[in-house]
Amino acid sequence: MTSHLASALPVPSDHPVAASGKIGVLLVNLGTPDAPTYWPMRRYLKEFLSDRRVIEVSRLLWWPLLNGIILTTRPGKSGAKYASIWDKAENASPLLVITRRQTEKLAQTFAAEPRLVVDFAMRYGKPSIASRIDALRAKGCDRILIVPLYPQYAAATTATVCDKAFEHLMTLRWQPAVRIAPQWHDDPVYIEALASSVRQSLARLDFEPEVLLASFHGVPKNYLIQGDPYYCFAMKTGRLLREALGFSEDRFKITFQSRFGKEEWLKPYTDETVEGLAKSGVKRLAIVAPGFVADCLETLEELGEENKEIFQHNGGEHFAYLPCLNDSPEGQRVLEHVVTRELQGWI
Ligand SMILES: C=CC1=C(C)c2cc3[nH]c(cc4nc(cc5[nH]c(cc1n2)c(C)c5CCC(=O)O)C(CCC(=O)O)=C4C)c(C)c3C=C
Ligand SMILES: [Fe+2]
Ligand SMILES: [Fe+2]
Repeated sequence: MTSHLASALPVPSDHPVAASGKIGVLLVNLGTPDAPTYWPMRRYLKEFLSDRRVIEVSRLLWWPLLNGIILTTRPGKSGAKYASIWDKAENASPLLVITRRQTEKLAQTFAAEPRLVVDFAMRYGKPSIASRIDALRAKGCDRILIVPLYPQYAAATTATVCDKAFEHLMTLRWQPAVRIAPQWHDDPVYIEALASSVRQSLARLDFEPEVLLASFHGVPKNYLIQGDPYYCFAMKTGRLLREALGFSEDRFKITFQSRFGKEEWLKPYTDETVEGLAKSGVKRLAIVAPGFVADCLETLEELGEENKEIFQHNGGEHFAYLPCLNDSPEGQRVLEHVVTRELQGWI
């Protein structure tokens, strides 16, 4: 980038040569600890639970609670849960392993477009958003499409990815042009991918569930009252999936999981619904988690282990957790669809 200036300006001979002309696609998921042990868990939880988009409680109240009891007890308890789902072959959490595979497969899909560079980052932990934006810039990406990996927008997830990306962009002299992919909660390609994945998973079971639960991650109810649209997007995804599968409202229920703290969260709660169904005589239950693009602690452990235990403890007999889209052909089709649509005008 120095040659055309050289004749007009006294450009120093050591002026850096900047690569340009490429387009980055940065998939961003939530993040995960480096190991399921105390200190890595504590570092991860501290970063996560210090985010004001996640915990909106006044800092004066929250700081002593977080640094006192929560960061003393939760790393151990959550670490034990992570240990039960840890991918030993890859020595990483499933969320990281799956996000990496999704990224590699997406890069292969776009291999014929040499200007595109596909990468991933995590909002909390590694690889950080800042480090991957820098890596894309170093490879010559002067345009970057950021794809928060959340089909349903929430301030606690999507907005905090954008905040973090722009926080880093604030430090750059030569910023790339940036686009943020919008959520895809009602996109027909996504709904059909979910429906097809559920149909395949159900066909593999040796029982027919009486009820299918669609469990979404919850947020405090107050976030909805304050104007966060997440609840409405999750409900719409759930309804569209039910309609695509042709299930009646009796057989398909939408619930919210992962309550944290004493405050009321979005209802109905997954665990209470599972318990209620088992107690009311339902013997065969399946759960799917349409809001998660990759299996993780919340799906594999909380749904697949804890809720299975709740169901069977209360009289249920057959339980199945149906996997997320992950890096399946259906899941990759959704990512390819979103990225292709959002790159229009750039490629
Ligand atoms: C305490 C507040 C939390 C809010 C609000 C919240 C919203 C939220 N989270 C996800 C997706 C994921 N969360 C995951 C783990 C996780 N979530 C919280 C807390 C809140 N989440 C905590 C403390 C944890 C860590 C585990 C634990 O200690 O319980 C994960 C899994 C990450 C992994 O490594 O596997 C995901 C994914 C969404 C979509 C969401 C709001 C819509
Ligand atoms: Fe969460
Ligand atoms: Fe959880």
